[in-house]
Parts: sequence; structure tokens; C-alpha cells
Amino acid sequence: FQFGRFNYPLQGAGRRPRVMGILNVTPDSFSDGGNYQALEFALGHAEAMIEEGVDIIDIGGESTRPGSPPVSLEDELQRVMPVVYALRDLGPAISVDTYKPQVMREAIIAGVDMINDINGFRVPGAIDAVRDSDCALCIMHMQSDPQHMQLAPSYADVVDEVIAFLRERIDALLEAGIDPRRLCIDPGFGFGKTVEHNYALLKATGRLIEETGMPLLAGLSRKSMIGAVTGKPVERRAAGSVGGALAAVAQGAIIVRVHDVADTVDALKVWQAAQ
Ligand SMILES: Cn1cnc2c(O)nc(N)nc21
Repeated sequence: FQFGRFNYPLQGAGRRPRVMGILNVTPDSFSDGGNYQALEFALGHAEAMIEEGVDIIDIGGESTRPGSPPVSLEDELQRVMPVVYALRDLGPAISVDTYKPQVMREAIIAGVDMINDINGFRVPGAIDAVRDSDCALCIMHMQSDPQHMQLAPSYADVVDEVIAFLRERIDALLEAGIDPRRLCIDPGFGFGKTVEHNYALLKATGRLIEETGMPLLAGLSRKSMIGAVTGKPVERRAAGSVGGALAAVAQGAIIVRVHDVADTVDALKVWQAAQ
């Protein structure tokens, strides 16, 4: 899995699961207009994650929690781009979480290392926006959209359908001439799935990798699928989230997207020491 200045071996001695830290620059941490002290806040959080050993920082300007409303292009750019420019030379890889082609373009101009698209590059113009670059592309599955996806998630067979979706998106990107080494997939835990659907997908991590032929990013940190089996509120789901990350990594996931960076880094060090 190779992108820009990064090479993540997928097997053998060099394989090491990587930690992607979540950096939300959304309204609750930013008053619109991207005021300065909010930028300070974001940078402080990023620096803490760097201290804790994060490999990738994922910057998102539009909340994708179930029920969240869309954000305008201007607002998203105003929140995201100052943080991208402030972080891009600090060491870790930088990812931007967006489904808007114009945000992808500006992020690529700013030199980001990954575009993380919860919508699987389906918006017209998204593939064009990322074609002529060497950044990694994370293709995530989502049923419906954040505003509606959790109202009534339904599948004949969730694993089959997610694999079919991801393969179709992979083919679309490859047909556009994009280097397969730039691609990774993501089942999209919580994006149009019940708890049962989420665990069926988590259990099928190895199959998803096998049947798409692509590296897999797993993002289940503090999500309702963790709460459902631990009974814990969001702020006390770190241990459950680490358990989920290890379940994915043990089946071949190469990146885990998390809130609790230090805990996950430590858990992966111990796991790695036993490989
Ligand atoms: C932005 N975002 C929220 N959850 C996510 C997940 O599980 N995967 C990816 N790739 N992005 C996510």
C-alpha cells in the first residue's frame, strides 16, 4: 500500500498496523469562520496525538454522525484548509475526510497524503479531483447518507453487498487510471448499519480484504457498536474500541481510525510483539 512518501507493507516483517487519529474541525469545536482560538484548539489536539505516536491525522470539517446536516463548501474549506497547512509538515501523514471534489482538490494542492471519502468517490468530479496525484484514497461503504442512513438500515446480506459496492468503486477508480497501490477500503461501521450488521462486517474483515484485494481501514472507535456490547457511554468506550481495533487488525486491517491514540498505540505495540 504505497502513497506519496508512505509505504505500508501488507505482509512480512515490515507489516505494522497504523493508527489514524481523528481530528474533527466541525462546528462544536469551531464557530463558523474558523476562528483562531478554535484553530489553536485543533492544533493542540493534533500535537497531543503526535506525542502519543499517531501515524496519520484525519481532518474532517463536516460531521458525519448519523443525522448530521451537510456543510457548505465554503464553510468546510474555511475549517479544514488552515489546519491542513498548519499540520502538513509536522511529521505524521495527513488525511482529509471529505466527499466534496473541490475540497479534495485543495487538499491535494496542499500536499495531503490521503483523501478519506465516506461516499466512496461517487460525487461527480470526485475521481477527476484525485486522479492526477499520488495520495492514498480510502473508499468507504455507506448506505444512504448521514442524514438518513440509520433510520432503517437493511440488506439481503450485508457482507456480500458491502463487498460488491467496494469492488464496483475500486473498478471505477482503476478504470480512471488510478494506481491500485493508492487504494484502501473501509466497511464504514455505523454508516447505514445495525449493530448486527456492524459485527457481521467486523467478523468478515479477512473476507473483505481477500475478496477486494485491497488493504482495509477500520473505523469503529467509540461507535454505538461498542456501546451496544459494553453498555458504556461514549466517553468510556476506549477499552472496547481497542478491542474492536485488535479484532480488525488480527484479521489483516492495516489502519485503524481512532479517538484514543495512546491506548491504541500501546495495544498495537503489544499485539505486534506477539506476531
Ligand atoms: C469520517 N469517518 C467517520 N467514521 C469513519 C470510518 O469508520 N471510516 C472512515 N474511513 N472515515 C470515517
